[in-house]
Amino acid sequence: MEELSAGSTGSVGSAGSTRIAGSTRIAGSAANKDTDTDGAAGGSADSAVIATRALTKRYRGGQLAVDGLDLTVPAGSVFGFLGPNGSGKTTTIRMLMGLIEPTSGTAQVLGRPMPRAAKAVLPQVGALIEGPALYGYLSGRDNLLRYDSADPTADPRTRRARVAAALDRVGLTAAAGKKAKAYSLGMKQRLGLAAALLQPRRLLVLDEPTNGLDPQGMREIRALVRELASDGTTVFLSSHLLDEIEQVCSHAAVMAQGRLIAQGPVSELAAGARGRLVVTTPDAADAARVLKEQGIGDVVVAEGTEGAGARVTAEPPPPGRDLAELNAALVTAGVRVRGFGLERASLEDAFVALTGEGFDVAG
Ligand SMILES: Nc1ncnc2c1ncn2[C@@H]1O[C@H](COP(=O)(O)OP(=O)(O)OP(=O)(O)O)[C@@H](O)[C@H]1O
Repeated sequence: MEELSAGSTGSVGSAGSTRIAGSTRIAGSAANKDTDTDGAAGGSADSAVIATRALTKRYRGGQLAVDGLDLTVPAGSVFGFLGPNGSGKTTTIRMLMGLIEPTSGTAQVLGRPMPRAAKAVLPQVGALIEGPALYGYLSGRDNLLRYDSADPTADPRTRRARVAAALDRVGLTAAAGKKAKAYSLGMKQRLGLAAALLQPRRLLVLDEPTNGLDPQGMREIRALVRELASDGTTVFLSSHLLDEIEQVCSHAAVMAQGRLIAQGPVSELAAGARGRLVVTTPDAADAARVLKEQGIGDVVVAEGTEGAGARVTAEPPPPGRDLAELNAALVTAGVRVRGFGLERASLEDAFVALTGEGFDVAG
């Protein structure tokens, strides 16, 4: 049989490259985010949908891929799992989904231990890991019918309606009759999401869902994720794209070299980093000189800006230093100041501040 995979990361380890987990109907509403009746995850993680303690994975070759991870994903959040390539995101997701055993530490998903409770937990979780496995010679609709019929708990009498609803949810109704091999990468991702959404889910786990997509495909998947989250489903999404996390997520965890660097609401993570002082002026070189004379650090004339709109950025002045005085010093020196102020820190600033390293923001 011909099998297509939209993923670009390929297969690593024994777990195979692709899982679309979850197949049984669950009682109750996915939007019921305040009560976790599945049992407590312990401590402050009571309402957590995912909670790990000292979770560690060392591969057989000796590679320490995940190192003592304490992760808490609140119910109802869109949780961004952020880190550069090789930082341990996929390994963590594989442990959460019960695909590989941790070396040490524990992982709870929906209040139950993984991988021990995988049978009970996975039906409530929709997962899209490294791209969906699709049959290229089947239409999008037939791919979904096939997935649904593999679910022993799915009522065959309502199958067509369920598939139609899932196709509609991801905007593939018009393309439902097309063969999957003729789908764009973005359409394949959406079909994979539709498969994960055939049943109501309490949690969606998406590993790099926009990887390899063009900007339009990225926008579509991000809009879909927001929409799913607005229904109350908790979404756990890994990404190496900072702007993606800022655009889509309410919460984030930042990984680097297998370790958790920070986690919390995105707004708080970004606020932890100091913003930048920004001066907009046609006299960039003079402005940079004056700022340096005033003792301001890390003065940079922003690349790609010139003429009247040139931007000079710098570290914010130390507390107690009056911004108005600094502005006055620029004006007194003859710099034509068109804009002056502090710019809010981005998640990228936070990452750089936390790790002392730059972040690959390509894409
Ligand atoms: N099956 C394996 N055997 C040995 N080492 C592995 C295996 N899978 C991953 N690794 C290593 O573990 C580390 C973490 O990899 P992982 O795939 O979890 O990172 P990631 O953050 O998901 O990266 P990417 O975005 O590139 O997928 C890397 O150094 C990787 O080379």
